[in-house]
Amino acid sequence: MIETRAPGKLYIAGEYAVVEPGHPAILVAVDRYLTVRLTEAIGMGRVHSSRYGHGPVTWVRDADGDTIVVDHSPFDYVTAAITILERLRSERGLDPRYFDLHIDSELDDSSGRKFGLGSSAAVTVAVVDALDRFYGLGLTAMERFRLALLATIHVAPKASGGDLAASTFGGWIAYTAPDRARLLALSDAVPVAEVLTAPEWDVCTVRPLPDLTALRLLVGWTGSPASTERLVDRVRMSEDDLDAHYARFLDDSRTAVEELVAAWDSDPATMLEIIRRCRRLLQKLGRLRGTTIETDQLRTLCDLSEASGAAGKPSGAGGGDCGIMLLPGDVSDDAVLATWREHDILRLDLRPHLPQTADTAGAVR
Ligand SMILES: Nc1ncnc2c1ncn2[C@@H]1O[C@H](COP(=O)(O)OP(=O)(O)O)[C@@H](O)[C@H]1O
Ligand SMILES: C[C@@](O)(CCOP(=O)(O)OP(=O)(O)O)CC(=O)O
Repeated sequence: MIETRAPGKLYIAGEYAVVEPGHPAILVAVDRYLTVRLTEAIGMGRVHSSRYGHGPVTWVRDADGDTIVVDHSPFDYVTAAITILERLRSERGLDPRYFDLHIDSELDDSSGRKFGLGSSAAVTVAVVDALDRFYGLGLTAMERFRLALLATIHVAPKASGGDLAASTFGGWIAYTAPDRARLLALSDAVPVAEVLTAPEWDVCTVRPLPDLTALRLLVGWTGSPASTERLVDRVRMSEDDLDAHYARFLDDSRTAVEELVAAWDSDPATMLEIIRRCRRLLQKLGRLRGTTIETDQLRTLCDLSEASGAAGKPSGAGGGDCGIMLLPGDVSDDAVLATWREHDILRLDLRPHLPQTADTAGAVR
């Protein structure tokens, strides 16, 4: 049996802007995991997950042996990851084999509600990792990340992949996305091995940041998970809509994230000021597009943070899900957590998942 595990993630800054190629965001991988167990099978593949209430998803190969055909269920992150890895396996001339996957996730609560910790990314990263080992492909972390992003954009073409980078590399990272529309077109036209080294990846960067010690991270979950795709659609709209306000948002977000990287762990006061600024940028973006990124509970979380001398902001797409708070040493958790409880904000007890191997810890592009 092969077992792989991928961590969840949180956005610290730069969300929304990061969907535009080359615009930076900061994320952290967190110590809640999704686990995949793979066993060899005969005649068909099965995917077991509590997500699939109706029993396992099953798949077989078509007559040419290279394409997988999924029984009844919609094409999702798992089947997209299997499809791209099977293409690579075939390109390398390796014999096809069947396998069963068992998926267990800590990224939802027991009733299946997601916490916004990146379950789609974690499942994609963990399946790519499992198949890499099963077929002995010997992929690097960067190749696994790129394959996970290629799988993801076949399901969610606008996804930035920041969550995949955090889940693959671990720790705190600064991330910029490639042009996924071009990669999607390319991946349908040329072999996967060729897509993995295409110049389209040049603007995609994953830079590890040191562990954060100068500030503490608290995470509050406000329920009512958002549909990220829907929010991104509303905020990004069409290419024609890249108006002056949006361009300004992108510029301001880039400046803030770059300043945050420069101040990282060495200048906590500046870091707090930048997180507060990032909150306001997201508020402005929400107003501009008529969408609620900062819900009432997220506003409460952020206001309480600022009133106590800390800084808070929505994390990710907002509209619910998680808010983050960064606290300097002189602000106590207890007072803050008591007010969170009064407002039904659930503290998620999370710590950074730090890089485990030299392969995932290095400076990368
Ligand atoms: N345990 C799991 N088993 C199978 N697929 C999963 C699992 N967890 C998440 N997924 C996939 O990820 C999707 C959720 O993605 P999304 O709504 O973006 O949530 P998140 O914010 O947690 O990434 C699900 O619809 C499913 O396709
Ligand atoms: C808006 C975004 O920049 C960040 C969304 O982050 P979330 O953490 O909300 O995402 P999910 O894990 O899918 O719920 C879109 C993106 O980067 O793709």
